[in-house]
Parts: sequence; C-alpha cells; structure tokens
Amino acid sequence: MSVTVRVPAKVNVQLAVGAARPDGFHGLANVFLAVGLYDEVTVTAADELRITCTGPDAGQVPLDRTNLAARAALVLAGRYGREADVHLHIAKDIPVAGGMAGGSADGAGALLACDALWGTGASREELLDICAELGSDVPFSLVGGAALGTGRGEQLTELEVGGTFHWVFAMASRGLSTPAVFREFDRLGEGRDIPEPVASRDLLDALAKGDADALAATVSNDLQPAALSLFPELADTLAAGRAAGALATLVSGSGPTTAFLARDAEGAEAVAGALRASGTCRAVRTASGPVPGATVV
Ligand SMILES: C[C@@](CO)(OP(=O)(O)O)[C@H](O)COP(=O)(O)OP(=O)(O)OC[C@H]1O[C@@H](n2ccc(N)nc2=O)[C@H](O)[C@@H]1O
Ligand SMILES: Nc1ncnc2c1ncn2[C@@H]1O[C@H](COP(=O)(O)OP(=O)(O)O)[C@@H](O)[C@H]1O
Repeated sequence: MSVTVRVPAKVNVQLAVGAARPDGFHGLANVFLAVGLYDEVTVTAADELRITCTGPDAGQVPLDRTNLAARAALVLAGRYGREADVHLHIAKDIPVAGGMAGGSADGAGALLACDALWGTGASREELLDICAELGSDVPFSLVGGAALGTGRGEQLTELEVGGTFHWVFAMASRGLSTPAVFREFDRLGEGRDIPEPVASRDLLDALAKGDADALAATVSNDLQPAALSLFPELADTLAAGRAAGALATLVSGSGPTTAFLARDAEGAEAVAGALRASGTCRAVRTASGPVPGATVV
C-alpha cells in the first residue's frame, strides 16, 4: 500500500527580520504565499527506512536520515512507538536550496503521508507541532494558502487572499545556505538598531483584495541585501525581470531563486520569455498562488 502527498513551494511576499535571538534564530514577520510548483512524496510500507529522489535537482538531495522527509517519518514513528519502516520517494520539482522551502515541503508531505499510511490519526495540532520541530518553514508547507508566520516563522495565522497572483521564478546556477544568509544579515546589520519585525498593514490589505499592483508596491525582503551580498549576480536577474515589465521583483526568502510578480498569466509568460532570453539564470518557471498546502492525492 502507498500514499502520495503533493506539497507546494512558497514565496515570501514580506520577510521582516529582527535581531538574532539568544537561541540563534531570528524573530520574523514572514508572510508566506503557497505557489503551484510541487514536490510529491510517496510512502510505501517496506522492511526498513529508505529514500529515493527523482527530478532535475535530485543529485543535491541527501538520501540519508538528515533528509527532512526521513526526519518527519522518524519523529512520527517515535511518538507512536513504531518503526519508520517505509520507502520514501520524493518526486522533486521545487529547486533545492532555492529559498522556496522544498525540503520543508518534503518534511510536511512525508509526515502527512506516514500519518495516513499508518492510520496514526494524529490531530492537526500535533502534526503542526511536529512540523515546527522539523523546521521554521515546515508548518506553512502543511497549511498552504497564505499565512503570517511569527516567532521564528513557525507560529501561523492564516490570511485571506482575494484573488490569484501570477509569478515567474528564476532559478539560479547554485544554491545559497539559509544559515549563511542569516549570518550575512547579522554582519551587514552590525552596530545598527534592528527594529522588531512587523507585518505591513498595506501588504495584508493588498493580499485580501487580490490587488497585484498594490501587492507589488508593498512586497519586501529584509534578507535580500544579504542574499545579494553573497550572490551579486542575482542583481542582473532582478534587473532583467524589471526591464521585462514585472510589477515587482524580489529574492524569494533566503534565495537565490528570484521572484517576479505579473499582472496576469499573459504578463507572466512575457516576463518568463524575457528572463529565459536574458541568460541571467539557469531555468525559469511560472506559477500562481495561493494554492492549498500538503494534500493526499
Ligand atoms: C528564510 C526562510 C523564510 O521563509 O526560508 P528559506 O528561504 O530558507 O526557504 C525561513 O525562515 C527558513 O526556514 P527553515 O529553512 O525552515 O529554517 P530552519 O531549518 O528552521 O533553520 C535553519 C537555520 O536558519 C536560521 N534561521 C532560520 C529561521 C529563523 N527564523 N531564524 C534563523 O536565524 C538559523 O541559522 C537556523 O539554524
Ligand atoms: N527533502 C529535502 N529536499 C531538499 N533538501 C533537503 C531535503 N532534506 C534536507 N535537505 C537539505 O536542506 C538544504 C536546504 O534545502 P531546501 O529546503 O531545498 O532550500 P531552502 O531552505 O532554501 O528553501 C539542502 O541543501 C539539503 O542539504
């Protein structure tokens, strides 16, 4: 018997970052939007825990117990006093180390799939609690849609969205490490007063109205200067998207994937074409959101 779960990627339409906390994490006001690029996690009963992965970036995915999908299966099995005796297969379409929460998607997907396969019957609250244990972004991968993440990003408030937003994503030639980008944020901010992170009222209103122009005027990412400092060529990709008429251009989360907001699907195709022709990125995809979180298919 097998269970397959489909899980979306995310883009951060606002990422406000506070000062480093004593535990090493940063307080955030993190406005997530789930977009229609997906990983699929399939779990099948097996003699022992095994992981396989296919897809364009599969070579960069760890196939040992550090894989977030394996960690999810092990944590759930541990809580319910059973073995994590499953074959986990990840069909990966979300770029690896791209700031789109691909690993988090696989963690949330494996958790939901194992819960269904084993008939664990864990409550939504318990699943969210395990997600937060796995990583700051993992609860959002379970929930999807749009949400404000506070704390280190794991405490979610779901948000109303009044329409569909059309995006273009440019994948970079290499990845960026999330901890390294936060360290660079700290370095760049040394000696400066870092304000408490707060969600922008205007941005939440733009989401609620489904107004792309208003959203474009309010998107922001406090990690962007740090990502650009570590990966200066990203500025060329952002400039190419801006020149092609994107309403807004930004680095997705800790990067290096860059995100471009368009007014509609046609506008997104035009920006995508121009980015492909620009030679400033490895691959280009279009996707819209919000879309639902982890779902058994
Ligand atoms: C930056 C964001 C924005 O959504 O996503 P990505 O761009 O990586 O996808 C997230 O905050 C990433 O969340 P996630 O990838 O789950 O990170 P975690 O595993 O919890 O933490 C990895 C490391 O990132 C740093 N970290 C993460 C979250 C946070 N609020 N403050 C931090 O300083 C810490 O150095 C931590 O050890
Ligand atoms: N299932 C997984 N898929 C991708 N990366 C994973 C996975 N599990 C663990 N990782 C590790 O997490 C790192 C960050 O990956 P990912 O979640 O794709 O990026 P990001 O945090 O930028 O969104 C990878 O470089 C990899 O070492």
